[in-house]
Amino acid sequence: MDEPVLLTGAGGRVGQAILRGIGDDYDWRLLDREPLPAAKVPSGVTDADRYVADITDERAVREAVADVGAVIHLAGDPRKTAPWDSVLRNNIDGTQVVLRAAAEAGVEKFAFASSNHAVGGYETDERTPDLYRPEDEYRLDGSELPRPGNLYGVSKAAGESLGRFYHDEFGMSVVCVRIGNLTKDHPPREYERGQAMWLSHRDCAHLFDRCLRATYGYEVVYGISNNDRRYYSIERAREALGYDPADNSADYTFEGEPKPDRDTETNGGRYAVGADSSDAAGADSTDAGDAAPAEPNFPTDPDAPSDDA
Ligand SMILES: NC(=O)C1=CN([C@@H]2O[C@H](COP(=O)(O)OP(=O)(O)OC[C@H]3O[C@@H](n4cnc5c(N)ncnc54)[C@H](O)[C@@H]3O)[C@@H](O)[C@H]2O)C=CC1
Ligand SMILES: O=C1O[C@H](COP(=O)(O)O)[C@@H](O)[C@H](O)[C@H]1O
Repeated sequence: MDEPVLLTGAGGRVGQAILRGIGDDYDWRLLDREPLPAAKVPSGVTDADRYVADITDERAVREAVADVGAVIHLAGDPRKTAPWDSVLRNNIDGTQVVLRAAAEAGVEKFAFASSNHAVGGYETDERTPDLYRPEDEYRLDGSELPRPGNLYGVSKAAGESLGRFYHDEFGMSVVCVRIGNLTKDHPPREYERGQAMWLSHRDCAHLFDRCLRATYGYEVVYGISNNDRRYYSIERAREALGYDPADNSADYTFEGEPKPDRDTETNGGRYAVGADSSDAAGADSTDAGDAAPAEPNFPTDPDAPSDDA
């Protein structure tokens, strides 16, 4: 990709996982409504390429997307307990503003951070907890209808529909990544569901790298690592994007400790998006996981697992 890539929500957990992995590989424009400290910005990014703006600000977003080749759109309210007024504004209206600006600017590729919660309703009482176990063969593959389990999930399903519309109307390539549960260095601890949908930092960076490099029309894929426990298929991500994840929650104990006999060579060298090195983008070396930012933009999600939110 020769043109710059706009990353919205760049200061958040997913944004930082991407920048730590592939921060040196693209010319970035970073947008977040919170100013980004230098430690969160890859070294090549100038002040002019940093936008402190709300995604509902149409003028600011139009300016940020001008002449970019691709957008990775992450900004929004990530809480599964988020109230309607917040998801309506930040997730639905905000996504519509970013998609429209991108389509009208002729952006080629658009990757949207959808969520497992867009399909949370498939986790019925009959299917759980078996669904979260390695021997269970039930799979969602991205071709099923959305089935949100909360209003946050509704907002992500709306974002997927908006993406479909802007693909059909403008021909923009759109991929919706139903992200599982991103945590750094280890899968969510003592949490079967989280371990079934774990997305490691390096797999996250690699997956969004593939969203920028692959050729596609409109896609809905699952963003999880190559976990033995899983109820999301990653076949479509493999086929459409060339996703080739390195990590597997089965390489860790239920408590989240690396198993001594795990295959540390898994996928070694097959792609170069750097392990979970926390200093690639000058990141805070004390970052012990994906806890919410120190000064969260949204009130803390009371249901979030304590160290893996
Ligand atoms: N972390 C995870 O495991 C998952 C995340 N996602 C989605 O990925 C995206 C990023 O999530 P996280 O990085 O975890 O969240 P986060 O809360 O760590 O980061 C979100 C970033 O977006 C910014 N932001 C929020 N609303 C904004 C607005 N209206 N205008 C401009 N900037 C705004 C915030 O300042 C923050 O830096 C979200 O859309 C979330 O729904 C989906 C599934 C799982
Ligand atoms: O969409 C999201 O999902 C993940 C995982 O969900 P959970 O129900 O297992 O917590 C969540 O951690 C993240 O904050 C959210 O944006």
